[in-house]
Amino acid sequence: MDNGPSSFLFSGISFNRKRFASDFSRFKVKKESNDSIDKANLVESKILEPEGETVPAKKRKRKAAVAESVEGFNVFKNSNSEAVTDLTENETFQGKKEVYRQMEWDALLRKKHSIHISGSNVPSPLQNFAELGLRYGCKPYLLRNLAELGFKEPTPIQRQAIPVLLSGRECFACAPTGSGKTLAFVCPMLMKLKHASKDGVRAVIICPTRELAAQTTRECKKLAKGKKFYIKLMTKQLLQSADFSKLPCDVLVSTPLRLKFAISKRKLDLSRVEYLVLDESDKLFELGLVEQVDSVVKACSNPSIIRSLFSATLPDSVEELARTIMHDAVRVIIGRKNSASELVKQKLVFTGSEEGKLLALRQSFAESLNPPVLVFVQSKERAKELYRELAFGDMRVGVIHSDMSQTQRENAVDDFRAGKTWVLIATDVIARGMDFKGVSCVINYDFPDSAAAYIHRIGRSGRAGRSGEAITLYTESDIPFLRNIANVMSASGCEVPSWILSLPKLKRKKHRPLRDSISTIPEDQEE
Ligand SMILES: Nc1ncnc2c1ncn2[C@@H]1O[C@H](COP(=O)(O)OP(=O)(O)OP(=O)(O)O)[C@@H](O)[C@H]1O
Repeated sequence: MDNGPSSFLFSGISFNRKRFASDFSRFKVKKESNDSIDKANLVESKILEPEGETVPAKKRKRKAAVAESVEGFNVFKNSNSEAVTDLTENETFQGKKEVYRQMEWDALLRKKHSIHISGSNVPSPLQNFAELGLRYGCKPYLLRNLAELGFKEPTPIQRQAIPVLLSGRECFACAPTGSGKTLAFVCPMLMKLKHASKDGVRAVIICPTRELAAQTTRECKKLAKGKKFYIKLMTKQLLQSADFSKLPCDVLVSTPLRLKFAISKRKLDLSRVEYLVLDESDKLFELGLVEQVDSVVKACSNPSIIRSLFSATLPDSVEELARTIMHDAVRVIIGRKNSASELVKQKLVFTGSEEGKLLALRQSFAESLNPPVLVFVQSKERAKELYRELAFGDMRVGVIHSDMSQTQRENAVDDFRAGKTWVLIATDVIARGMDFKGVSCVINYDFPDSAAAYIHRIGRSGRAGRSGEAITLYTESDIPFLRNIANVMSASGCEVPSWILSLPKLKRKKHRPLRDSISTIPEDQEE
């Protein structure tokens, strides 16, 4: 009779060895192959994978359990080791049971947090931040910083992506907006770097916009507080004046264009980079950026580099591309792939014409304005026009678009963060990644040009567990494109009129029509 501690799934069941002798003998494997553990893991990943998202069989052939090299982590330890050869039958059986029990726990934890994984030997998700110390030897400074920042529990993406990256695996991850992806890649990066070094650039984070790069640099510094890491943002000034051959830099955060320029014109050497993150990876893989990203990826030539891709939207085409450059990667999806945050209440409002939009906006601000509010338009020209229409009287309005200087852009973001402006009119330049605390409402003045753009824009609200609201104005010309957005809305639990869902499917995904000017000010009165 087995009196060992039983998992709660099997509680109440005792094991009669005599009766099940033949079954038991199957466990008497002298030389247990990694394969058996691999298979068990695959079964688990399969159960938890969303349908139709399986990994091709050839991708599953993996080297020995990578997790073995991780301090304090022994669930997938290679059983060919001497210790195991010397084990008695009972001990081997107990060991097996232990592995399966751990797998059960992992599966339950993943289910609880809607974590879907693909890949072999995926490390157990974190139960809490304390495990970072117990399982991975995380230094006290980092645990202290997490606590000081008020992070009590890891978010779902942090629970799974952190152990994956710590176990030396590459990772592509898709998790909702505002769900803590930044910490999910910065925390393991700081743990891997261990301490500051003057040995060239050791980690690179690529972000699609300067604003996001600046924000990510700040987040890195907050997490590294108390430790003398060299964390640098690739500013224009650094790009022009730094001696890259002598630059001590543990973590370099940059947009792709600046990095490419530094590599080709300023002899920036990235051959020692151990850790590369492509944040908002689907954006980085879009035409216009992908060539620059490609040259950075090539310059990061260290064969043992760990690369990771993060975004709230991960189209299949990007996954395909990612698979061609990544080795033995683990795929982590939180909730449903490419879905909007469920914390945002979403609404569609028909305004008939362009003029109707301005009336609707003015009226809604006059009735109730609950700052901070973000208003998205489709171009810099329209951002300027709307700003001219709204920036008068008591309304504290700001604007941000790519025609503004770097300082003007920084000021616009800072003023909005500080509450000096209540309404920020913006193009998609700040639609991704920007973390403004407590944005109560996002207004899509102009209909977003794709479902992905919609997900990112409305994701500036409803972050870190807070609720938010998103209102999307639409005119006659937007109706053919409503269905794309309506699908996203209904997938995240919002009500959508059935006529919209039955609109014909459109092949063309991008929608950026020519719109009538917003301006109501006669041209001769404009400055
Ligand atoms: N474990 C945690 N507990 C509480 N808050 C957290 C935790 N981790 C991160 N946050 C906070 O959640 C907010 C959103 O995090 P972050 O900006 O990393 O989201 P994201 O997933 O990258 O979003 P996006 O897809 O829009 O870029 C931040 O204010 C961050 O400080």
